[in-house]
Amino acid sequence: MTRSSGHEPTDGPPGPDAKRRVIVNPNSGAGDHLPTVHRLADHWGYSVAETAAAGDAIDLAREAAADGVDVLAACGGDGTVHEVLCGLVDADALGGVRFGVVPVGTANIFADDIGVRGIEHGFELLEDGEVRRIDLGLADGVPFVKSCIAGLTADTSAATTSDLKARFGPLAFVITGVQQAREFDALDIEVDAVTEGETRTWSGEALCVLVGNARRFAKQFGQANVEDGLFDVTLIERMPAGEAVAEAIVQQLLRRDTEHVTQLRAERLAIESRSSAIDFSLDGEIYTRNRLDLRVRSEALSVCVGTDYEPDPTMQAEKDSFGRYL
Ligand SMILES: Nc1ncnc2c1ncn2[C@@H]1O[C@H](COP(=O)(O)OP(=O)(O)OP(=O)(O)O)[C@@H](O)[C@H]1O
Repeated sequence: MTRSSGHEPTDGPPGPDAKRRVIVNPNSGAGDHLPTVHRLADHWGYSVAETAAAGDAIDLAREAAADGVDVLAACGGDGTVHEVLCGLVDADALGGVRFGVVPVGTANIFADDIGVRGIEHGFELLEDGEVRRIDLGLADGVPFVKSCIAGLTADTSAATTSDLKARFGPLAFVITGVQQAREFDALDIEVDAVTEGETRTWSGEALCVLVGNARRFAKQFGQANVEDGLFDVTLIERMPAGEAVAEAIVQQLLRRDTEHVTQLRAERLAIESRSSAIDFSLDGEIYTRNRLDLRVRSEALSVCVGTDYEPDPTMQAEKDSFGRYL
């Protein structure tokens, strides 16, 4: 499936280099980026591997690892980033690859988090950007960089109004979820969280569980510290809709824990359903499980970042763009 573009480079490094590759989803976003991607790949000396269908980027990443590629970019949206990381983890190749993102998707949340602003910028950073080692979440072995969410569906995100997003940031979709929730939507779960070797257990009916690696969902929302070896976990209990909205607002405005919201940081986490299987969103991809075991692989991913990247942007976080959190 790997294809070199076949064009002669103009200036810059000669050749496509066998060790540098871009995996591109031609259909991401507006679907008009392919000519630009080929031109820049030629310019910087990258081979280009195009996907033809969903799931291909996983195989292409495995193939890149087998070919000994040491600089690999995911060119697409967050779905393509997810697939490329799945392939690299499958091939046990994270250690040998410098990873980068060339954002051309509808949602490019991870690219935003690491300070990559567009196609040209993505290629420039692959060349001379700072390389940081960031944490990777693994959920039953499936990687995620941003978040693992149980209990709120992508529909909730779509239904969240821009007014709510502007007023409440990430909690906007929680509020929408609460408003849409029916009694049987609650998750009957047990959560075991390990922090510094100690296990805390929470059990009961939850509206949602939000596990952030690069995402923070409450207090200082936006990006979480992605180099600390810990997940930021927010657990919201099921409660009557009106009260829940009030809680969320209090949480947001006063920045303190409230009765129905539990927040913790954990290096390991198990979420188990005490009834039917649950839909978990791993960076936006849905996995249905009765139980999910999550752990952080600390500083496992070498990634090219922009100058806007902050490992722990607590202050900057409040200026973050809102609402694209599933
Ligand atoms: N050639 C292809 N044709 C159709 N689907 C593809 C192709 N390549 C990848 N995909 C699928 O498209 C999904 C979305 O891709 P991606 O994240 O790159 O773009 P996007 O425009 O941001 O997408 P989204 O609609 O999810 O926001 C991927 O998860 C992948 O499974």
